[in-house]
Amino acid sequence: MEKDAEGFYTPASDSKAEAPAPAPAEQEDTADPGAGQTDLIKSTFDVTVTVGDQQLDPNSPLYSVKTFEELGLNEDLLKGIYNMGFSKPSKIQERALPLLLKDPPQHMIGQSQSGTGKTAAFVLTMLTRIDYSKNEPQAICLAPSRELARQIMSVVTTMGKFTKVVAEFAIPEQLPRDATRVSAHIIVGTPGTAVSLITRGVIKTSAVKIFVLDEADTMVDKLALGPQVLKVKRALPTNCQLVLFSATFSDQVRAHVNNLAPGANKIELKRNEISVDTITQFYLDCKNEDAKYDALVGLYHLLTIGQSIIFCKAKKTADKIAERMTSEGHKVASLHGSKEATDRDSVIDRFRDGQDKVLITTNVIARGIDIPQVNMVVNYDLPMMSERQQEPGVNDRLDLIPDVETYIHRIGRTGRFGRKGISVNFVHNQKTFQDMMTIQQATGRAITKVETGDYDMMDEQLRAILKKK
Ligand SMILES: Nc1ncnc2c1ncn2[C@@H]1O[C@H](COP(=O)(O)OP(=O)(O)OP(=O)(O)O)[C@@H](O)[C@H]1O
Repeated sequence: MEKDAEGFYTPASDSKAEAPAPAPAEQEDTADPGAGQTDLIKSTFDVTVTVGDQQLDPNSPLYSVKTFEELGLNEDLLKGIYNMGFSKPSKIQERALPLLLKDPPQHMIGQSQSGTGKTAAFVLTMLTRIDYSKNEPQAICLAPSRELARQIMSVVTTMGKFTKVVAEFAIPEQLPRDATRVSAHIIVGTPGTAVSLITRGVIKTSAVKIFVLDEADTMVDKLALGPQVLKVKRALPTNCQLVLFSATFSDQVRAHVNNLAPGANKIELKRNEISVDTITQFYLDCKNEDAKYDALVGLYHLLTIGQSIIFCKAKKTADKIAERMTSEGHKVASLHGSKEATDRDSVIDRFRDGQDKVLITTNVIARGIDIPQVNMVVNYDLPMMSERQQEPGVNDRLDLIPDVETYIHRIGRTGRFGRKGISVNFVHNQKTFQDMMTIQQATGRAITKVETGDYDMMDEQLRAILKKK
């Protein structure tokens, strides 16, 4: 990979590929586009939540000393927040909001653990900065997947319920094909569609005051997204406020993010603080790759005690497992980037609503997706990434190494805002075991072995988590 003047990774000049090199034999599913919008439906599940207690614990990422009133938010937004059932800010909200709302506006690079309320911090900033009397785009927020963009839109409209906000999607198949001008205050979308709408003049950028990148590290790091994000940035006024949030910023990516938002205020986590400690991590030692399927089926009763997400490395694997389990009488859904936009929307909405309890997927929803009732995550395949090894005098070589950041995001689909959750990794040989050990070492959290078939411990934990009110 090479980087340009603003620190973005760009494809190496000799590379024709738009995306990182695929894993051998199977193409990985990274995030992105699809379309359609429906209001997200509230889950009917009851889960035990101890958020109140954690918001009083100074060591918790949910702790704050201040109230929302003290953070400089206007009445309409306070009404929106309380209407959502929030009573106190989390740590990231308490720390970030005063910096984000300062005048003159300053860039922000904000890091906080998964499920600790980063979305509210940037959505409240966009809603505060808008001049509602002007019907033109003033805030653009981009995310790596259609599913995440739809979720952010839902937060914008719910939190902005008492304002006059108008928001529009920049995701595939959402706007009518002949649309010529968007007059919404806030645009929420994915990079490819945003670039296309800006290039065609459908989204005018001259009045944009704030540009938010959710999951900012992947937005600048991935070969497919980085150049598009850069194109959007170049179309914005030079004094536009840049707001970059994520739970992870690898050392490698941090320099690029800093270049993108020079002089930004920064809220950073120490390496050992990044993983959420309300997620108990397990692993299953499977005899071989094929035995992973049997292990998953053996876990089915646990997967359906609450709701679960199964992560695979490839779309093909996700489809294959889902088809086989369905044909054997199990009820599972599958979601990945090759499905039609409308299918993707209905799959995630049904899962959000609790109509489907097991979702088999790829990295497409590894980041950002907030479905509080998910209490179990399975890494059917560990997340891997390719790293270019450069040896003098030898052609570049791509090695597959464990993708620690993606692992943190994947397991972070459970354990949201103080809830408890469990994760299970499948390993099936020395290499996959070593890869998992690398992840354990990097995250500093224990991953405990569970004997195949002896799931009492996980069963007990899940039932304790999912006590009906
Ligand atoms: N102050 C608050 N009080 C109560 N609940 C909150 C508060 N702030 C956020 N939440 C809830 O916490 C959950 C997680 O928030 P959010 O999705 O913003 O997390 P995040 O930090 O963006 O996570 P990720 O890194 O996975 O994207 C959401 O269900 C949200 O509604």
